[in-house]
Amino acid sequence: MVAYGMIKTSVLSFKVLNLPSSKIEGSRQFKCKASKMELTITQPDDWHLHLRDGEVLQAVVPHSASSFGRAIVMPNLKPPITSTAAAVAYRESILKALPADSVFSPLMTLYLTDTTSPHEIKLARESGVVFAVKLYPAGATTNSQDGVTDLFGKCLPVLEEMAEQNMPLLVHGEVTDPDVDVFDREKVFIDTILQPLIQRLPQLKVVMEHITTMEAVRFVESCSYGSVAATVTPQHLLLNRNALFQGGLQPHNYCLPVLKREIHSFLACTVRKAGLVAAFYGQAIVSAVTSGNKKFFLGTDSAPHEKRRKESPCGCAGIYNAPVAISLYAKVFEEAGALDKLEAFTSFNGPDFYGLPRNTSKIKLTRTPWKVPESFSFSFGDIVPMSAGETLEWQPSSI
Ligand SMILES: NC(=O)N[C@@H](CC(=O)O)C(=O)O
Ligand SMILES: [Zn+2]
Ligand SMILES: [Zn+2]
Repeated sequence: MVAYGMIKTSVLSFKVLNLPSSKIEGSRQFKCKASKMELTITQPDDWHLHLRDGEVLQAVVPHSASSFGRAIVMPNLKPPITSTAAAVAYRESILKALPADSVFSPLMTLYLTDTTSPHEIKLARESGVVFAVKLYPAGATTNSQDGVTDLFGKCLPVLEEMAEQNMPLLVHGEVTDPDVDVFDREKVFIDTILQPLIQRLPQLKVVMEHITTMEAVRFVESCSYGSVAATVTPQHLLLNRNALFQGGLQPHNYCLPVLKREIHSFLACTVRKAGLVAAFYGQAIVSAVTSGNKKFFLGTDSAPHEKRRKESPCGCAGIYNAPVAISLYAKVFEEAGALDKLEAFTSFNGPDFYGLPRNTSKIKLTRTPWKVPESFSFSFGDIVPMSAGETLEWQPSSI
């Protein structure tokens, strides 16, 4: 709670959480049955995950595999995964790195470049292991230097083939123009790239990854179901940009797209809880995901970087949240009084959009306060997770 000092309204929820369960049942904040001490939900999937490779892959994959059934694995390695052959090989190394009893299934992606060919999309589809193609505007984020420099000028034939093959385009939705303020880059991307793209290729399935603004929420809501969807991270639901500067520069809260103003994330929830659903606020991220809208689903964007690379004079972007993600999503839904909508967000909306079967296994979430480690130590160095050192309420376990 202290580290989330910017989330003013959570004080109310925490008071209620400390009451005996009989009181919790009747509480106004928790209108759904899940105000109980325990919840059983279908095994969640992570529709946006960075696993890296080599020793980092070995270190981090158990965290994702213990919470998620499947994950869309991002291709921004060094060098990036630009071919189906590379995606197949990367998948093999992920499977090898899994704990012995794990049934976690990595869903691979290709990294779109100016020179990706339509033929590569056919190969990707035929492989049966590639499920999407990722657009990184060149220079927009970590390892995006080989990304696309001119989507409409260089990639139209490949996008047409993707529409033909029903292969979704996943977008890091930010322009890279240095003249555009870093906080406006998502909004400008929607206006100048996404909107024209879906007009030109309405059959193309698009996922706006890690949305951060009410403009993105409005855009996704305005598109037809099945064509455009969005993933949402725990950090963009729980933190606002004050978290970057609270008590000094906070490199572990730095990710891209950068955290935005309160109004884009949590205030919407406050207003909704107070029963004052203003159209303006009602569009923002917490309201969107907790409303039950099927176009929004779980994508952690868990992005491990070594502690020393985050805490450096030029700290890199990315938040490692795999070990805490499920607990944090549960916290968001609980505080919004919408735990009954959690399962659709974590476990139904993603596979439904991708046309994949929902998981059949279940997990249990128990209200068992647990302390998040300050960091995880590996032979190559430490990785600091999101919410390091904090106590979280919900603990997931498999059944
Ligand atoms: N989100 C981030 O800040 N970083 C991601 C890349 C990305 O998803 O944009 C990474 O790979 O580290
Ligand atoms: Zn991104
Ligand atoms: Zn990412």
